[in-house]
Amino acid sequence: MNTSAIALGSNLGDRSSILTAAVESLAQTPGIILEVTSSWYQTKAVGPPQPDYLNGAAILQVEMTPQALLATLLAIESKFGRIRTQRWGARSLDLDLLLYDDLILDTPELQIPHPRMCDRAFVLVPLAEIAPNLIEPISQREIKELVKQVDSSDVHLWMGN
Ligand SMILES: Nc1ncnc2c1ncn2[C@@H]1O[C@H](COP(=O)(O)OP(=O)(O)OP(=O)(O)O)[C@@H](O)[C@H]1O
Ligand SMILES: Nc1nc2c(c(=O)[nH]1)N=C(CO)CN2
Repeated sequence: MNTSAIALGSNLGDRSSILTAAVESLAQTPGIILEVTSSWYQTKAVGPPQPDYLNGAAILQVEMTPQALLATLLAIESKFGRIRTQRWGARSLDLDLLLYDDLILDTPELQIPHPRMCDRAFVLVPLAEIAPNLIEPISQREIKELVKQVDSSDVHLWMGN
């Protein structure tokens, strides 16, 4: 068994239903045990102007390679990621592979840890909620320490609507 952390995001369509459906799909995938899911957080979009995101994180126990896990994430993204809008950059589902045990991997198709995770409050705040003691293997620092380094003022616990 390997421990993996993933990030979830949606800023288009029925965001919370899409994130919940993605989590259910993960939990039903052979070789994946869903250990814990974070709350959802409403976050201001980083990058080009677009609607606010709902973001979250999950910890998985997986019996598959990192490449197979990425393929699973991409398949779930395309299953729920088909809602379109004129607005550039918006997406109904984005799944990122953040961590896979203490693996460091840098290949064209897959980088682990996710290369931008340490800069992103919308990743670190949900991850710190569920796995504060997990270690990011490049910095060798705990998530609860990394989250203190980023500006979390645009990340708010989402209460539903
Ligand atoms: N750790 C990773 N998690 C998810 N995708 C990855 C990872 N490393 C490399 N990739 C590649 O990146 C592609 C995802 O690109 P995508 O358009 O979703 O990026 P993005 O979500 O817009 O930006 P970002 O990667 O900054 O979150 C995937 O097809 C995959 O091949
Ligand atoms: N707040 C927020 N901003 C983003 C996000 C995201 O998930 N949340 N994802 C992006 C592309 O991966 C770009 N910008």
